[in-house]
Amino acid sequence: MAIQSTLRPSQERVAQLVNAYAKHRPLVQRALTAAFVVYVISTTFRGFTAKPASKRKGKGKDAESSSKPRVAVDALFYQRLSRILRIVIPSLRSKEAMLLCMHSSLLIFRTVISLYVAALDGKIVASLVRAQPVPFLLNILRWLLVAIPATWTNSWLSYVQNKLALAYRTRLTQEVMKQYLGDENDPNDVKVFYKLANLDDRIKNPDQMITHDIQRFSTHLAAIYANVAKPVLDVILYNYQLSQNVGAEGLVLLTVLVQASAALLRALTPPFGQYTALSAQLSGNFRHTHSRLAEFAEEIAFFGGEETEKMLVEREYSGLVKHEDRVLRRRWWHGCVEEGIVKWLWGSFGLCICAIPVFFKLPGVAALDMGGRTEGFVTNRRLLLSSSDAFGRVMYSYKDLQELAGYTTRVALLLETMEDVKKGKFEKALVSSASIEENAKILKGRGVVYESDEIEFENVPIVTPNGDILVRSLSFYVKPGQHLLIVGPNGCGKSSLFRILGGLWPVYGGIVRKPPADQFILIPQRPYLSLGTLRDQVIYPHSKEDMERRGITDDDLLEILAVVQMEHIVEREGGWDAAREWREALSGGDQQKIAWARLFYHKPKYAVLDEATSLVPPDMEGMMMEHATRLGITLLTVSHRPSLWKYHSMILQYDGQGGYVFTKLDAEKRLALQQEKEALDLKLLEV
Ligand SMILES: Nc1ncnc2c1ncn2[C@@H]1O[C@H](COP(=O)(O)OP(=O)(O)OP(=O)(O)O)[C@@H](O)[C@H]1O
Repeated sequence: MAIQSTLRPSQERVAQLVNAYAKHRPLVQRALTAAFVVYVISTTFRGFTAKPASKRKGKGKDAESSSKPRVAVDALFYQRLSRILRIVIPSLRSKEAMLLCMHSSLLIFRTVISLYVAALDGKIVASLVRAQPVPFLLNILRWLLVAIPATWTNSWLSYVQNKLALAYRTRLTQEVMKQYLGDENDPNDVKVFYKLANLDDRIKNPDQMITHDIQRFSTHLAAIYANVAKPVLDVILYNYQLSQNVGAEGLVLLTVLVQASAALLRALTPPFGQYTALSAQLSGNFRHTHSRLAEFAEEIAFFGGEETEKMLVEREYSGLVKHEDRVLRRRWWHGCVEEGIVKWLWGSFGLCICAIPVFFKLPGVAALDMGGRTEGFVTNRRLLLSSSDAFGRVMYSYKDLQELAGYTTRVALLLETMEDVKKGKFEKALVSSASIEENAKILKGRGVVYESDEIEFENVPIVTPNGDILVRSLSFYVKPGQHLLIVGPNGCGKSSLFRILGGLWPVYGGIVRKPPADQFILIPQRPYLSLGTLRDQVIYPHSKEDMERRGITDDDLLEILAVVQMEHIVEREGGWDAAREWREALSGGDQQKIAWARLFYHKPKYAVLDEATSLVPPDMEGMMMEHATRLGITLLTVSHRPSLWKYHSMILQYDGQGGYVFTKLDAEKRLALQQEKEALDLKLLEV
């Protein structure tokens, strides 16, 4: 009796509580659903703003990873991404913003269709269970009708996503090219493409970054929107619908279970972003080795260097394959764990949730017949499948996001390095002598450059990009008409002088006075021949339109070619518009003569000749020098040939030990002395 009397009040209390709960259930449901929405959004956001792995680990790891570009889905990634986003979506009225808007509308429309299809599916099965042919046929008709917008939406989605990727790529490529090759309207033409390769160590293969990494980045960025925004929206919408059917309590339980297993999965996910960045870098190196092989095929073939080249190519390839292999293995086991959790574990949770309205009577919900229960089960199951698929995609999108982080790092590295290079900030390994106090002082300094009609160096140090000081303080001048001969041993800094003059290397001290870059033309030993027609080779870098604007015709060009005795090649190669790989079509000497023809076409104030006549016969060389002088071009010549002395009035002679002499050149006297010296040397040998 005593036990009965203690049980009854507690049972009554439970019954009271259940009644109170049933009364306030709609309110509780609403609160739970709202909490769920907030939770999904905040966990997704937190998932995407995870701390970088290096921060969680010890200090030693930090130090090790600091040499590599950091790849993590962290604040730095979002900062870089938002910077790139401003480039690819410049304004809300841009084509890209319109495409993105269209993409979002299509994504929402697809979810709405899926919700409708889930309900329709339930109705079709319910009419089957109830054996009602008319509603069944009507629902089948609805099914067929909804297929029209559903298929239309899917096709449009993939079309718009690809268009978006292409639009991003175009914007980014245009921006990079503007910085890389300079802007026509930019008065400070800083030759980033040269400095990136020669004065900075950070980027090994810009070609790979511009052609491949930007494309991969754009594709990932276009897809990430569909992979993140859409699944988050889907999770919310499907679960909202589900909570209406099975009760928000079940949904909360499901969320707790799913989140716990998702956290486990996330902890097990390897750093795929880092792998992507490394993979891009390694395949860039591999491609670079192959392009060098193709570029220097002739030299390698003559040397018989196939074995060495094979070894180099194989070394790069095996590095790449080893890395890809490791990534594949990690992807394999990660894929197993991922599918096990996302598909199978969550699937079983889902089935349990679907069973709630069948086994338990939810307060405030009327009892259902068999058809109603079947309809509810089929609809809920479909919603659950879609929801778990969407949640799975949120999980996968973390992986996508990591890959995007990998490409973002590469693209951002390119943009940031170009920006630094533009500002004159370089990162390059320096020679050991650069740290000596006296040298370090020179390296820290900067000189000034003035525009002038003449060329003058006043106490300018000649310093290589890796901090090697070739000459501490160089002073010389070149006045118009006073041709300068530059001589000295190999590697003493003769060509480096031209690099400073052309603005390619920084001026570390003193004063440089020089005319603007368009008043110089350089003819190196192996002249550059562009892709294009024969005419393009002579007028490079002008276009045909530029040439016509200058009032020059093809006949004038023929006359110029006649000066270098090359007029016959116009007919031989099939006219001015013939296009070839000119580096292979012309011999070394012919290439030099074309470069001289180019000089005569442009008629600049100054010409820089770096062993520019080494491959042409001496009589031709004399004719070309005299013609240049007649055109009023002042020559700065590097040559070891005494036959050229007589065309110059000044000489700058390096001693190869950091010293130099700058003086008037008396060619006859120098030649006589040289002959006397050779005779004495011969006599000495005889003795
Ligand atoms: N991009 C670069 N980065 C680092 N060092 C460089 C670079 N270009 C040239 N150097 C170095 O600068 C030094 C001088 O080179 P430079 O081309 O001026 O020699 P040079 O006097 O013209 O020799 P040569 O007569 O053999 O052509 C060399 O030691 C060379 O290794």
